[in-house]
Amino acid sequence: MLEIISGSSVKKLDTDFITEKGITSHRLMENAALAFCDWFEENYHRNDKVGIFCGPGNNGGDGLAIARLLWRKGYDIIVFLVGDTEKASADCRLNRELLPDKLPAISMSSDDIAHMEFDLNVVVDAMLGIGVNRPLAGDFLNMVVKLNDLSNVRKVAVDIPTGLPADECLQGEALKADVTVSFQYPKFSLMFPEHAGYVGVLHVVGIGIGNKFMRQFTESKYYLQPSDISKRHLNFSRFAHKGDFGRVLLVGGSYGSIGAVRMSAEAALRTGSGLATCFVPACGVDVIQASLPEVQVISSSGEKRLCWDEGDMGVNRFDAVGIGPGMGGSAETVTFLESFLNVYKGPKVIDADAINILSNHKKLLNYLDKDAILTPHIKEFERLVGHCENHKQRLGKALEFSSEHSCVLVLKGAHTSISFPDGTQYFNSTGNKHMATGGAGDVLTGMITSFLGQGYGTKNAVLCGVFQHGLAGEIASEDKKRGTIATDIIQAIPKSYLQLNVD
Ligand SMILES: NC(=O)C1=CN([C@@H]2O[C@H](COP(=O)(O)OP(=O)(O)OC[C@H]3O[C@@H](n4cnc5c(N)ncnc54)[C@H](O)[C@@H]3O)[C@@H](O)[C@H]2O)[C@@H](O)CC1
Ligand SMILES: Nc1ncnc2c1ncn2[C@@H]1O[C@H](COP(=O)(O)OP(=O)(O)O)[C@@H](O)[C@H]1O
Ligand SMILES: [K+]
Repeated sequence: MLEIISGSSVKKLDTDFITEKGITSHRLMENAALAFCDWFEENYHRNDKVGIFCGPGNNGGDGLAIARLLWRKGYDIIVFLVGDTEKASADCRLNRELLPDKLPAISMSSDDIAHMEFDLNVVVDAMLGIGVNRPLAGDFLNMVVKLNDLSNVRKVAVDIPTGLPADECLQGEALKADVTVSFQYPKFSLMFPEHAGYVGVLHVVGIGIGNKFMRQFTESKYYLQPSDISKRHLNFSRFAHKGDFGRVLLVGGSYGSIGAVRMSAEAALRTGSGLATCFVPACGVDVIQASLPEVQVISSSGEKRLCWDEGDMGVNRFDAVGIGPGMGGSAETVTFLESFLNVYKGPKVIDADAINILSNHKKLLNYLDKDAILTPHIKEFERLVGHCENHKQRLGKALEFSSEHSCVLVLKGAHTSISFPDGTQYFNSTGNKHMATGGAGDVLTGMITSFLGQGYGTKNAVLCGVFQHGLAGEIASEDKKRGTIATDIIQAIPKSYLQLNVD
């Protein structure tokens, strides 16, 4: 787990770290530059023409150190100095002095910025980092606009693209990087979908500040890593029987949308559930039985929509429930959901149409508790909490919602966030754009429900479910790219266990 801390805390973190370790700030900058160069060497050839654009702060200092290190390794480097070098930070100055004499370094005047033609394959952006405190203007703005206009040039941002604030939404312009190599932890604003076009692909490289040290600065925001997930998985004995792996119930479907709940059930089975049962309208029974023989089916008395019959329908015999996929929002279904939530007392995942029903019938929110996990995508979330101006506001409201209703709130998308009532918020690091396909969310519902049924606590179930769902998406899309569909993600779940070394 990587701590995500705010930009304003970094200065203190740096000072405390170098004091505790008895090292210089220059050494820490060198660590950052070395980490960047290791990544760079794996991704770029020595015959690439690399332009390193350096500002006057410590981000620029990183850039100058990177230039020196790559030059020594035989890369074709040219340095462009942007901004007022008179105001350079001490470590930036030092790294400027350490530049080899033969390494070309050009101070860019406003005139140069306007007229210079760049002949480069790779731009390394080290103009401004997390110290940015106002919208870009003047030379920085002009340079960023010019670099953004370059085509056929890969742009790699050091720590964060120039102009992007570490914790806020962008105002004005920023460098549009193809790749961002962020030091130690991803900056909070790199999680916002509004910034996708600036961040590009995100890589995080360690610079030697250990987790234990980082924890002193915790702001209860975390970026999930594979090692956090492997240790949250339960081990099952070789005598385990299907009951140990849990009985789960997937509730949903309506005429024309039976596939949704069927996919949740298949995902639950592929995640390891001992027994999976679907609770669907009568029209869905044959469909599911014919296509998924491992699943049992309970038929609702409603032909096309779920309807609640008398009694408790035996739902409390299940270890966990996933409810909502494809269920629609008819009046009978609203009554059904209310009756279900009233009767069923175990852990549950509430998704899709069930969330929309909660949005339209706020009194049902009273059924939420610590065992409830809501999994809205952005639109479903805004139906629930109202319009949000930007993702930062959404993340704030997700925490508020979770705390107010004592439930877990999973806000889906790239870097899915998971908010807990105690104010902690986790960000996912797996998954990719090829998962933006109908039914991918139903798969997630099945996976989290499965972990709940296998006896995982709510927190472990949701963290393992979200992370492993993204991993399965990555595996599925490796050779299918944008041809990936939701059932491919289900097929890839077993391989996600292999990657995590969980049996
Ligand atoms: N622990 C860490 O995270 C480490 C951070 N390092 C680097 O240090 C960077 C932060 O360095 P700094 O705090 O010096 O910040 P920057 O390098 O971002 O530069 C800040 C300077 O730019 C000025 N400035 C801010 N906004 C501006 C704007 N819109 N136009 C023009 N000038 C502007 C500020 O007044 C200040 O002088 C990080 O992004 C990272 O690259 C590394 O060197 C080592 C360790
Ligand atoms: N660009 C993306 N990067 C990472 N994950 C994504 C991306 N787009 C979608 N996903 C994931 O795919 C799933 C889509 O869910 P959802 O929108 O509910 O789809 P559906 O309603 O069709 O099932 C979510 O888990 C989401 O996090
Ligand atoms: K930068």
